[in-house]
Formats: sequence, C-alpha cells, structure tokens
Amino acid sequence: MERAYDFIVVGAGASGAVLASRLAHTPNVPSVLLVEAGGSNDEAAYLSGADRYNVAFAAGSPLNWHYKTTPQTHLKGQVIDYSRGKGLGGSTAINFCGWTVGPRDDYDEWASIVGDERFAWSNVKNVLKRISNLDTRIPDQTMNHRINAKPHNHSTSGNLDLTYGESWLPDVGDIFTAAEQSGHRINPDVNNGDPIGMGMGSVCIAKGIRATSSSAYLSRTPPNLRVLVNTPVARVLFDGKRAIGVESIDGQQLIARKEVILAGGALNTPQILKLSGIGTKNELESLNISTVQELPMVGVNLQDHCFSTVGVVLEKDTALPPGPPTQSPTPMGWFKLPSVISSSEFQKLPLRVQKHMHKATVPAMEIATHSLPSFLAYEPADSETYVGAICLIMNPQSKGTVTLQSSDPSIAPLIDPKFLTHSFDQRVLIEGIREVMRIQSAPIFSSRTLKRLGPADDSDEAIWQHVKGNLRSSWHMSCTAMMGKSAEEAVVDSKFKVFGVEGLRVIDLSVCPFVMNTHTQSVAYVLGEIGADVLAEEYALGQVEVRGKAEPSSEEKL
Ligand SMILES: Cc1cc2nc3c(=O)[nH]c(=O)nc-3n(C[C@H](O)[C@H](O)[C@H](O)COP(=O)(O)OP(=O)(O)OC[C@H]3O[C@@H](n4cnc5c(N)ncnc54)[C@H](O)[C@@H]3O)c2cc1C
Repeated sequence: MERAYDFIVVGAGASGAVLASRLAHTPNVPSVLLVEAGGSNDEAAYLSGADRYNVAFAAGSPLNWHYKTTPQTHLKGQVIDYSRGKGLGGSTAINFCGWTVGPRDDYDEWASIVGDERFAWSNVKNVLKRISNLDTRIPDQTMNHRINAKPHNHSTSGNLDLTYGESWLPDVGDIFTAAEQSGHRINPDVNNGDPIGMGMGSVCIAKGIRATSSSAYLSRTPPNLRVLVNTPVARVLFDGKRAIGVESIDGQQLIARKEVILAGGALNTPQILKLSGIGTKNELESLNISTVQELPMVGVNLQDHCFSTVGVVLEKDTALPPGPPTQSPTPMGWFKLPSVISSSEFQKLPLRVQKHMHKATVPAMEIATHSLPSFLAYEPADSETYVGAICLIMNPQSKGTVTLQSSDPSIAPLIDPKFLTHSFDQRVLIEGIREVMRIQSAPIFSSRTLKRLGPADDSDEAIWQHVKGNLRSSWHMSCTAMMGKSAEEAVVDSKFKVFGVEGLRVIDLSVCPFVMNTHTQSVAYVLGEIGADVLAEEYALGQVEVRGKAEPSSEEKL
C-alpha cells in the first residue's frame, strides 16, 4: 500500500468523513488517506436507531472513547459522561440521531467574527442542501398543523437520509398544547434558520436504520480514497514548520504531499496538536514535548451545552396506545427568555454577546422532551406516565480545558468543561428550569399530575440545589482549536489553517468560534463540506462533485 498521499485526513467522524469523500470526488482526483482510530462500525446492530444507547454506552464498547470529565467539584463533585464515538462515522455512529441546524444569526455571527462570508447563512443554507435528503412527511397527520416543513425549503438530493421517523409517541401533542397554554409559539419547521418556538427536528434514521457520516459519504470509496481503520494517530510529523505527514501509535509513518487535516473532534484534535508540539510552551515542556509552534489557545475555550432535567408523573391515560417500538423523534423547542435578558448576569456580558442574544433567531435555552425517568432516578409504576424534559443552556460562557496528562498518545487527556462556572450560565439554567416547570404545570397536565420530580420548588435556591447535583453534557463539545483572526486569540484562520505552521489544518467542531445554539452534528457536516470547498479552490482541484451514495466501501489496514 502507498504511504504517500496528497491529503491525509485524521478522524472519520462527521467532519472527517465528509471532507475526505468530497476531496476524493473532485475532478483532479487527488489521493486522499482517511485514518481512523476505531473500526469499521458496520455491524447491523450499530446501525439500528433504537439500540444505539445500549450498544455504545456498554462498558468496553469499541464504538466509544469512554471519556469522563474531571470531577466538577463545584457541582457536588460530579464526574460527567463525555462519550465520543470511535470508528467510521465517529460520534455520528453513537449519537441520538437528532438533526437540527440552528439559528441563521449564529452563522452570520461566525462569518462576522472571522471575516469570511463562507460561514454566513446565505452560503450555509445551500451547503445544508448538499448534505441532506429530507423526507418531510410526518407519521401522525393529526400533528400537521404543528409540524410542517415545506419541501421547497429543503433538499432531497444530499447524501444524508433524514426523516421525521416512522411513528411518534402517542402523547406527543400534549407538550405542544402545554407550550401554547404557557404562551409559547409553535414552530412548524425549526430547521429553516429560525428555531424559536416549540417544534421537532428531523432524525437521521430512515426505515429504522441510522444514517452516519460513514454510511452517507463513505459507502462509495473511489480508488483515490483509502480508508484506514484501527489506526490511531499519535502525532503530526514536521519538517521544520511544515507538516509532512502523521505517525500512528504503532509507529507507521504516513506522508502527506500537500496537507494534513485534523478532524479528530473537539477533544482529540487538541490532544493531537499538543502531542505534535503545538500548544503552550509550559505544558509541552513539562512533558518533554518539543515545541513546534507556540499557540496559547489550543485546548482552551472548550464549550458545550450542559443540561438538567425536571419531570412530572401523571396518572396514565389508558385511552392512549403504547409507544412505538423504535425510538421516535421527540419534541424540542428553543426559547428566548425575557427573565434572562433582564438579569444582572446578562448585563455584565460582553456587548457583542448581548447584541447577539437580542437577535430574532438566537435562543436562551432549549427544551427537549420525553427524557428518560432514570435521569431523575425514577421508575414509573404501571399506572403512571412520566413526562420529563431536559433544559439545555444556550450561549454558554463557561470555558473549559483539554490538557495532556502524559506524552503517551494512548492516555486520555484531562477534560474539564468547568460547567456552570460562569454566573450567566447559572442564571440561564435556573430561568430555563423554572420555565420548563411552568410548562409542565400547564392545564393539559395539571389535572392528572401525581407528583413533581426535580427541585423542591421553583425558587432560585431550590433549582440551583437541584441542577448542581443533576447535570449532564449533551456531548456538543466545541471550540478547542477555535477559528479567528490571529494566533493570540485563535488556533486556525478562516481557511482552517493552523497559525504559524504550514500544511496543517483543523476541520471539525474544534474550530467553532462559539458553540452553535443547536445540536451540533449538522455543524460538523457543514464544516466538512466548507473545508472541502476551501481546499478544492486553493489546490485547483476543480469543483467539489456533489452526489449521493452507492457501491459498498473498501477499508484497509496497513
Ligand atoms: C452520545 C452522543 C449523542 C449525541 N447526540 C447528538 C444528536 O442527537 N444530534 C446532534 O446533532 N449531535 C449529537 N451529538 C454530537 C455530534 O455527534 C457531534 O457534535 C459530531 O459528531 C462531532 O463531529 P466531529 O467530526 O467534530 O467529531 P466526531 O464525530 O467525534 O469524529 C471524530 C473522529 O476522529 C477519530 N479520532 C479521534 N482521535 C483520533 C486519532 N488520534 N487518530 C485517528 N482518529 C481519531 C474518532 O475516533 C472519530 O471517529 C451527540 C454526541 C454524542 C457523543
């Protein structure tokens, strides 16, 4: 097998699989090597929509890096699950398949921060059409007045199959009624650039089978694309300041004639950068790693959407049929909260953030309903129905870190998201949980309510005591090698190039200048597509060819 390629992409997750595939399908047919730490993930059970949670989270599952945070001492010492997908598809092979694209104002803000219109909504909305193949039909016609995405706003020619599921839970309409009774608007299509209101995203599940970045982009690998599985990369190889290839943990050296692109995700990418000598001198020297380029922003600025849960236990409505056997999409809504905007914590934010949050499509928090009762350690009786909802904070201001604890690449980095260390985040979660409790007290539920689970009451203190001991990550980690205008404030420029070196880019969620106010897989796919456009233009590879999938894959181990 060849050991020299034009481009080497490290990591076959959402961004990496898209990028490698699109590059390989350019008219100039460059040779592309996609190197993935995990396996091929093509067993049928891995692709089932319903079993994903059990399969990927089981101890020792090869699909998962099984990361945990450092103890969050300010949050009752919680050690929070920080899973990442491993193998072809990356985290898209273990995620919950929710597809949401977020606010158009977020993308416009990104474009403005980095000074590049590629990231503006006017471009991104077209990029999303290359990605998605959406069936806008819904399985429950009684919900047509509430969920109603218009086909002309979406695409049926992209690689990734998206649907609204085959069947919905029978009580799905109640939460919409509760939201309306609480004064919120219903949003028939949260994926049209404005997510505000109660609605429902689509899912990347079609006919019961999960679509991953691998099934959508790597099912047809042309001869100029090599996919190498079970090959964790240890570091980038440099000749002076020029990246010339990568070295795997088992010592193989793979040469890149043009560029190395890191797409290991927001935890592993900063780890690889540091192991390669890019980071702060102090940290690198303390582990005897020679500094290639000092860049203070590597592995700092980690951002994520943490969430907490509240629920109500209702008398079971025996007239309703049991739920569908497979996981169905569940309602989710994004809300602006006047109580957040008027808070003293909001007034202290940088003016840029305040201005952004005033824009029409930017939410303060998200609700996702039908969460598991186990999130509140509750087991409903046969005569009971549980209505749970998680509240995710948007625009988080707490900034975490990814730090090396060893120069050994097989040892996980220390990950400290510092959740809720910023007073604004605390305020958003308190106000958000209070709002969820209000919605769960709406007339549609109140006559059947047996008990409430969560805070003792809706005071600030009671909510804070609850959320401190009941916090989870939505696994949207981002921003650890952020994009910006200079090496002092960022790690990559708007062409994804790592500052201070040549031939090295980062194209994954690490580069987000702020965590986007949405579930993040769509953002990672968008970055893979935009990254391919940038490279194709710079190396005159011809226009990226956009076409769906076919033919089986060919994977290879050196
Ligand atoms: C449990 C869970 C549930 C989620 N649910 C949703 C959801 O419902 N909706 C949604 O929108 N988002 C969801 N997400 C988030 C979403 O999946 C991620 O944001 C997205 O996949 C990130 O894309 P990425 O390309 O940055 O990284 P990843 O998809 O994580 O890909 C990184 C890839 O790099 C590989 N890699 C890492 N290090 C190395 C190395 N040293 N050498 C070689 N390869 C390496 C990894 O194995 C992996 O394949 C979820 C995530 C998780 C973990």
